[in-house]
Amino acid sequence: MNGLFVSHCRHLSVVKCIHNGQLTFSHPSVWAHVSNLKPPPGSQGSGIRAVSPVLTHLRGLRNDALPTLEDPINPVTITDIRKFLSCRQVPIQDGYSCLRIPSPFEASGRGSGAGDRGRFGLYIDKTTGSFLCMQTQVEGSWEDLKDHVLLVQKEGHTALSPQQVHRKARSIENRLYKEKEIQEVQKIWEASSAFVDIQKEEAEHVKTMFSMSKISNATLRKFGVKFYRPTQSVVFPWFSPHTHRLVGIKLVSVREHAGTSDLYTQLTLPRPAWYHNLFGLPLIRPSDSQLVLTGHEMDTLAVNQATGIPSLTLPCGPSCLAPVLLPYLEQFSKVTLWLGEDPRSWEASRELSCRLGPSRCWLVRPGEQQPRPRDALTSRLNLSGILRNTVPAEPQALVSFRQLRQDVLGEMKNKDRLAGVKWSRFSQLNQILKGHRRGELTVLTGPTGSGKTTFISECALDLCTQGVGTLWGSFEMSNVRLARVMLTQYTQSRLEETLERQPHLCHSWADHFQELPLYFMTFHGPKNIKIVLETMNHAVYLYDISHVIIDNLQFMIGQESLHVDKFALQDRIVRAFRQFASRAGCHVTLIIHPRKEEEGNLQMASIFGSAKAAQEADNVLILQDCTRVSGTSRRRIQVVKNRYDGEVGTFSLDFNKTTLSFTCSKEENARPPPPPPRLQGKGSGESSEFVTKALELKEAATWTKPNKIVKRFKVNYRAMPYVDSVGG
Ligand SMILES: Nc1ncnc2c1ncn2[C@@H]1O[C@H](COP(=O)(O)OP(=O)(O)OP(=O)(O)O)[C@@H](O)[C@H]1O
Repeated sequence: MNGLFVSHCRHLSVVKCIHNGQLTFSHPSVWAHVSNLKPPPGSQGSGIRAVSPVLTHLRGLRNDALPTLEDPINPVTITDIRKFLSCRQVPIQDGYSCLRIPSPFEASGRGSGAGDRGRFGLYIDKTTGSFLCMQTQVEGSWEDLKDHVLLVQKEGHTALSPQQVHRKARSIENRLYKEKEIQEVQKIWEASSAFVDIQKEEAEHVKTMFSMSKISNATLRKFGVKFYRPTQSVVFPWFSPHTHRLVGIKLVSVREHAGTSDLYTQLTLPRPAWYHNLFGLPLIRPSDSQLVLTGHEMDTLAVNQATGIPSLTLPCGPSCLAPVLLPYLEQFSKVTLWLGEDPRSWEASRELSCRLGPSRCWLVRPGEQQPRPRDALTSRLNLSGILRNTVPAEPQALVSFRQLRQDVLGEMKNKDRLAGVKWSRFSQLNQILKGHRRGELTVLTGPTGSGKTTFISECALDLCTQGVGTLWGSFEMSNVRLARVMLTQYTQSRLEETLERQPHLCHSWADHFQELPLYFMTFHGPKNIKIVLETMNHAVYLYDISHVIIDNLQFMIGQESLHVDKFALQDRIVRAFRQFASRAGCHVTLIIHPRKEEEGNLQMASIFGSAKAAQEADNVLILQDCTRVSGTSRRRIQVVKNRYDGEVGTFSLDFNKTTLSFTCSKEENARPPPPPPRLQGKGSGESSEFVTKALELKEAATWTKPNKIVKRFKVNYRAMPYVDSVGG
């Protein structure tokens, strides 16, 4: 059954078009623009990755490990899904994040498993339409399911035999790796020791190293947790819920003891984008209706040991849940999110509750007496009492300060973190705006051709290199040209000048650039706001996008027929983007042309349209063109509105035509832009080396008792793929 398997993976950090087709950096049209040379060998035909000989090895590994966007993502709504199924008399059961229908892959839709849940064994994601059949493991997009339902109704059911089902499930698991990585996982697993088989002293020492001295050997055995001596790592297994095979592992190592703080690193096989393990899933029974979801495996062990309540761990930390895992959480009528005590975990629990269904979600609010589960157990706190003291995720219509008090105090305590992500290239922007925050709306205006796109491209790239998932809506400039500008800003050089002499260097740069969480909508010219918003919603849901740039609003609106009131239409669209930013917790940057007027010194009122854009915006920036005054390519950024803390101001920018980059002007003792990222010679070594290689931590998160985060990890990912860092 071809074409039914679509990989839905989070954090696909490649340069891809969301709406249709594929644009990768090896796309011939990119190179055609970057140079007048022929595209590199092997890249003929759209979307085919250009694989130069030197990179074959790297690409060979990464091609397998880096899932591609196999099908265009066309936004589908829950209304479309219900309408299609109802028209074909397909019975539907409503769930929290998914709809359930009898699986057309099961003979007469009869499924194994308890009652209705077995019979309604196919889960359809309400947001994306993608589906997963829990019995046969067949998964795919909404388009695939529609085709299959039509096929079944036309030619009778096409059930899979049990043997086919098992083969399918194994084929999914096998596709996670290259063959040798499966052997690697097995080798590490077999070389690891169960805690019950370790000398008592050594076991106690290991538990002390990982601050889990209160976790019993029985609990560790129940969850299958082992210890891998060669790297002094705790090994958390990933067993397939269908074949019960070991399909992956996560190794957590202690990097260093600094006083009372512990530094941890984690390594997953397969890499994070494919590591879809809800740790603890094999222990879940069909009858379980209550769940505690944690951000770290040790917390799941602590919760289950202390309370007996079923507990699962998110695959890669508190802010990561691949949509393909949502069906496994559908059976729970109550989900308690106890993701950690840092502000990011608290924000993540609120965002995650929106996806899981707020009505069934309860949140453990971080606090002195409510640390993460592992530390609550170590401190002999009452975990059951903490779980009784949760707050509902469902927004209450009415709250008193008593309910707000903790949030207010939390914000005061963590004001630096809440200020947002800092730009590394524009320190003056940090001084005025304090950072880039989710959920805000920024408006940028400036004279035509003054460099708005160029400036925002660099600003957004700066944030993207720090992990901010970014989605571009470039309605005027083509994605290829925009990507070329960004690649120049990223490498701080004109690759077209080296492409002929050093093609492999260019491919290495393109490979590194592709690792960024950067996506492009493929809309150009006027586009209906509804389609744009649906695509943005999909991107936020599927790829954890937290920054959307719309360049530019007038181009998106287009030359509507004359009778439409352009100002009223623009106001409606600005309002829609404002609501999206607030609801999705996503920062939206809108580029709006100024009114046709003397383009000398623009004001807030110069923004085209009514005052609505300036009123709705949290931040308003004006790119002033100083050419006429200074006769140079100098520009000035004027922040005329800053809702976060009210500070406004201005600073000058010098433009470098070669690197297409701005730097704060010299006399403003600007810091030079950071050097381009270091190219790593080896992108992905043998998996066996991963486990022994040390990470170069640029900045380390440290846990101090009682386990407060002091700073966050920054890890040199490029030195070692498959590795993620985690505090604790
Ligand atoms: N400060 C600058 N000095 C000189 N040239 C610049 C400067 N900034 C950008 N440019 C160049 O000017 C051209 C237009 O830049 P850009 O597209 O960013 O302007 P824009 O304001 O977005 O244009 P539009 O109003 O059409 O959207 C580009 O080739 C860019 O490299």
